Amino acid sequence: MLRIEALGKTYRTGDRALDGISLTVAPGEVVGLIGPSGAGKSTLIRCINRLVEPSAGEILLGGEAITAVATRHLPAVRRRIGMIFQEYALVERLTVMENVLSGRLGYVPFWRSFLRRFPQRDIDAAFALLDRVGLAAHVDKRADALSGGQRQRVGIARALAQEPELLLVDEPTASLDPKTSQQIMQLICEICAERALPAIVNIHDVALAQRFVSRIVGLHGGRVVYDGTPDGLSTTVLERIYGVADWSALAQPDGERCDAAPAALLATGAGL
Ligand SMILES: Nc1ncnc2c1ncn2[C@@H]1O[C@H](COP(=O)(O)OP(=O)(O)OP(=O)(O)O)[C@@H](O)[C@H]1O
Repeated sequence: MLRIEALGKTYRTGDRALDGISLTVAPGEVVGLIGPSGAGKSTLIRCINRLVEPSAGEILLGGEAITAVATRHLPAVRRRIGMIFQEYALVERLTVMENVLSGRLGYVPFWRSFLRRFPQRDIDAAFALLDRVGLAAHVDKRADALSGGQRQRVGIARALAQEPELLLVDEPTASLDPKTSQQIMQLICEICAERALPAIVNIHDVALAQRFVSRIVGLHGGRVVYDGTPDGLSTTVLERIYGVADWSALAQPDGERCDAAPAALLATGAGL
């Protein structure tokens, strides 16, 4: 369980990126985080893993205030948080299996990782994870020989190898084609349900988020302006999140206003 209470972040430049964010994400729940550029989505994700220090508020993971953890204990906190990235962040010259095992690096003594000697239990678990994400036949391939979708599957397996209590997912499909994007979103949602993992997915594609996640949080100007089901994303709500002009442009790339509710169109999968 993740609980965020009155989280605020003002950068040294004076930019107020987050302003009183309160959210609870239950086990197995996948939250799609949407909002225009500059709304504070990345800052929120970065505050949760303490890559950015919040200016106010509290973040609790499994009941522990991770905002209060001393810097020297941050590696232990980050081990509890699995990250999945837009550009996968794999080590290209290593195999699929080695990339997944790198998710265990925080757990094995340095000499073991240096010699690449992981306990058999970790290797067995990595095989099981690769099987789950559909890569059982590719364990010995180098990462640079994989397609984008396969790379993201490795990224998912590596995050799970950490045995995290929370998944933070940053634009997981931004580099993928529409069909692969759907498969990856489906996989993330299924895995979170199976493992009762809470997750926050920072996602630009509103239609994709609507289609796969059960809850959407919309940010605007560092505040939560929508927190509800995908069905509740009416045109009015989307205009509140993105601003009237920006949402019209997003819904109608040629800039013309559409009278039909764009969200309803998008919910049908049109445009995917
Ligand atoms: N390191 C930083 N220093 C100063 N201001 C920052 C920094 N990072 C972000 N900001 C500001 O904080 C606000 C929120 O930015 P953030 O990157 O969190 O938004 P975002 O919703 O993730 O945007 P995008 O979708 O474009 O990535 C913006 O006004 C941005 O300019």
